[in-house]
Amino acid sequence: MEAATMVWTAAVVGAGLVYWFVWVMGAAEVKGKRAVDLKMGSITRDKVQDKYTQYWSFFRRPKETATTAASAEKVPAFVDTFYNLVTDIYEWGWGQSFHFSPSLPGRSHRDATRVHEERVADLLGARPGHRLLDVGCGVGGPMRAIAAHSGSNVVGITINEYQVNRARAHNRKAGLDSPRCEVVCGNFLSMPFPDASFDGAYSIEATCHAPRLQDVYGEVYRVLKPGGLYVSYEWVTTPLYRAEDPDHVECIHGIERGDALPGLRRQDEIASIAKEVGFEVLKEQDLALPPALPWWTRLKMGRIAYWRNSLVVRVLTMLRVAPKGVSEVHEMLYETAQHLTRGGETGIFTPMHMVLLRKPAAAASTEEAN
Ligand SMILES: C=C(CC[C@@H](C)[C@H]1CC[C@H]2C3=CC[C@H]4[C@H](C)[C@@H](O)CC[C@]4(C)[C@H]3CC[C@]12C)C(C)C
Ligand SMILES: C[S@@+](CC[C@H](N)C(=O)[O-])C[C@H]1O[C@@H](n2cnc3c(N)ncnc32)[C@H](O)[C@@H]1O
Repeated sequence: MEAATMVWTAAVVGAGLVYWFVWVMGAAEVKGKRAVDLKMGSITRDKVQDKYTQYWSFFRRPKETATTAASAEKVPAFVDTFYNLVTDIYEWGWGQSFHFSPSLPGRSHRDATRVHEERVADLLGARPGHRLLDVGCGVGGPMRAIAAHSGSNVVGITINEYQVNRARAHNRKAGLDSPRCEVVCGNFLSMPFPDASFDGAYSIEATCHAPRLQDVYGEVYRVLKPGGLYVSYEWVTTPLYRAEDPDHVECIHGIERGDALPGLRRQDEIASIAKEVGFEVLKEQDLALPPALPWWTRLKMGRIAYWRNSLVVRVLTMLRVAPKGVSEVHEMLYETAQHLTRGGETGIFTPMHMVLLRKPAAAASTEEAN
């Protein structure tokens, strides 16, 4: 073969391989968010690496971030940075719902996710005419599923502006724009809504980001109408967790570090905090316990996918399509996935401790009480 032919053949094969990795294999879970579209939220390209370093030095020692008042105050800002760094990678590799769900035999991940979300609507007894609040709504996967399933209108709040824009775009595309689904940028520790303005509320794997659960539960209590229901899926350690076992401690720290958590709570703390702010506890259940099938298999099954994804991210960074720092973020998520899997397998951690709470029908408004 002539040299020129060889060069051309190599170039065509090389380009084909890049195309295959990036466009075909790169769109991991949900077509629509492609690897080539990986941005880092509202962070400009040149700041990604610095922001990642700042995030890492803040959350490296998670317990300390919750225990000192000064650093607890900074948590929402660092959580915002975290979601700038991970939102596109989550959408690319997981989909539009940023949570786990029990596996369902013979059903897809997408179905299992939807069933877990519709369960929230059913627990709330949501119906047309209801106005629900989604506390920590991400890019709105659960919001759209719940609005479509129940016919109710949903207002979501997230601290991350990039997610607000993504969620609004997805709502429009799904034909579930305002008033069916609305999205507000704000802090769930101090919400921009009047007292008693919602018929029901829910949070899916979001309140774990609050340094004090009392603060977010107190806010949900305030904005709910008397008699209104609130469902939350909480990330907690289970009674199997042993603080004197170094493997358990390392696993839980790994989950906290890689998920922007200011210290996981124990399962038995949730109901008492809910009562402390005035809620009645109607039901409490770890939805991960058998007969539910493991939620963590979805993380485990894709070793080849992880390898492929990290190669795609590295190649895109080399080609300057993705900003510098994305590989580090991806690596952090890979390690987090190992800790989450270990937490699930050992049973020391659950991301779906469900509580169903009610604001008493006779509850006075905050203003009347003062
Ligand atoms: C509730 C929270 C987020 C839960 C999950 C949605 C995410 C937790 C860990 C994430 C992931 C880990 C590995 C990534 C992988 C390396 C990459 O190639 C593709 C995306 C991942 C699978 C990513 C997807 C989302 C998670 C499963 C927390 C933050 C409170
Ligand atoms: C893991 S995501 C879950 C998103 C959504 N519930 C879902 O299941 O797809 C956590 C969400 O909580 C939001 N969040 C965390 N801390 C917040 C705060 N202080 N105020 C508002 N939103 C917050 C994040 O921005 C993110 O949208």
